[in-house]
Amino acid sequence: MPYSEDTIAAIATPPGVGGIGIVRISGPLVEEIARRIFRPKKPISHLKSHHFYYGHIIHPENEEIIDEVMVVLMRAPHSYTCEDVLEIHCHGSPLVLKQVLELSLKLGARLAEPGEFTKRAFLHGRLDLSQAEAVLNIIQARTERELQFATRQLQGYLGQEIKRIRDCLREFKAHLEVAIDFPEEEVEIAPLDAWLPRIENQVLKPIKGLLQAYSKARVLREGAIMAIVGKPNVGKSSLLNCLLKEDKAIVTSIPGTTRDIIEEVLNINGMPIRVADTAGLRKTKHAIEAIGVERAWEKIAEADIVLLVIDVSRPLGKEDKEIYEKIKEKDIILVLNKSDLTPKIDEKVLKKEFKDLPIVHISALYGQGIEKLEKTIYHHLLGRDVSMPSFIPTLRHKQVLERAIEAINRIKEAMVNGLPAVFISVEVKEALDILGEIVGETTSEDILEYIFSQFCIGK
Ligand SMILES: Nc1nc2c(c(=O)[nH]1)N(C=O)[C@@H](CNc1ccc(C(=O)N[C@@H](CCC(=O)O)C(=O)O)cc1)CN2
Ligand SMILES: Nc1nc2c(ncn2[C@@H]2O[C@H](COP(=O)(O)OP(=O)(O)OP(=O)(O)O)[C@@H](O)[C@H]2O)c(=O)[nH]1
Ligand SMILES: [Mg+2]
Repeated sequence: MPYSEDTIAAIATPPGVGGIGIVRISGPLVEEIARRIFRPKKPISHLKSHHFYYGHIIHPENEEIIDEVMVVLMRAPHSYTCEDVLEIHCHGSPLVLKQVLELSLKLGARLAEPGEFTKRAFLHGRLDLSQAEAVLNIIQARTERELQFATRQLQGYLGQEIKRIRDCLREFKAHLEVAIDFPEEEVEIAPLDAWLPRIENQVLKPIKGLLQAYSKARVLREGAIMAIVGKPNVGKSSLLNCLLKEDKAIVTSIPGTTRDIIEEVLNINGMPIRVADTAGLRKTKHAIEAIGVERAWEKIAEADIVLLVIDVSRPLGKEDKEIYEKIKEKDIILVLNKSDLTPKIDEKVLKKEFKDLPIVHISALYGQGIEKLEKTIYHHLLGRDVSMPSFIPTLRHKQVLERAIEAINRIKEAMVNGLPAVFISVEVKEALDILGEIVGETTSEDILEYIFSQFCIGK
């Protein structure tokens, strides 16, 4: 590892005047630097690891005293970086710290890059990548809650969960390899099936749990995302205007009026909700409308709660059901609009078609039923388990997990279609590698560089 060759140094405390300021040095030259510049008050033969010594930093040539200090040496591998580390605790003067740092540079250390101490801790295996990121999140946390999660992440729970998932995939891969190596033995067919439920329970389920934890945390932090969806002309934009109590979105009797997503923050009993009016969902040849429809689908994917709007003054259409089929995994409230007109839909039919979705009748035109709808939304969001998960992935982890799900779905598909073990094995390797990016085993150099560049110098 090129790392053990370089000795790095940095001021570890914030810039400016303080009570105490610390210079931290890590690498093979540490002991020698300590010997040359630290003069302990009581003579000693050598510095004991993890002991705090009182003394002075002196200039190695003219022996002039630079500062009165305390130092601690932490010998490899029992230190933050797993290398020899020396900390020099000086009086908190920027000038003193600069002089001490320059002394160490003169004696062969080089200036540390941002995050380089933590990067070394990662490269030496003290921390996995998710823990290294936690260190960054601890430093950058703006709220107590963010701090709490970052602290938990530093304990390594996320890494442990990923390890359990990967262990299961590894076991599966080993199993596949047996099947590849001994193709004449037909044993693999039946046992392969037995793996499907294991992949479901031990791989997909925990990954989905992590993704849920992410969205839950986001809801509490930034407010839930609520998408208003349905086929054209059912009154989605009218509903948005009703909820906002202002004429925000254009309403016309022409189907296909809304194209761009219109997003506003709604406040229901103090709960922030990011509500989005979307283009009516239908197949269209119109290029601009088609883009709107595509954006609507993207918003639905992102949404925590969906208001599926249906025009009750018209018979239930095939389109309504098709939309429902596509979004039924989501948390939905069925909004029956235009209830001021003669209804053309039988409630019994609705209950049957839309399983047990909560139903609210409204008239967006006359503002009727809006309070009831707000109450339903509020209780729906509250009623969900809003207790905080014990640990949550970051945005980077979430993106990796989503890619992992795609890979695992390909594994499932390959298995269901009875594809050869060689083929399945390639997909399993892919899933393993993707998940490895969370803990830093398979993370590309670029991403590592990006992550550590966000740190400050000295961390
Ligand atoms: N003064 C100081 N405070 C600090 C740090 C530091 O490096 N120096 N840290 C970071 O910047 C954090 C603490 N992290 C650390 C992690 C490991 C070790 C360490 O020496 N571990 C050894 C010995 C443990 C023991 O005594 O039993 C080991 O695990 O082997 C030190 C600090 C926060 N506070
Ligand atoms: N009678 C009645 N008409 C309504 C009601 N809500 C909306 N409308 C009318 O239905 C038409 C379509 O309303 P919009 O709000 O533009 O419908 P939309 O779903 O946003 O339509 P697109 O953006 O085209 O998908 C307009 O003429 C509205 O005035 C309602 O509750 N009752
Ligand atoms: Mg509209």
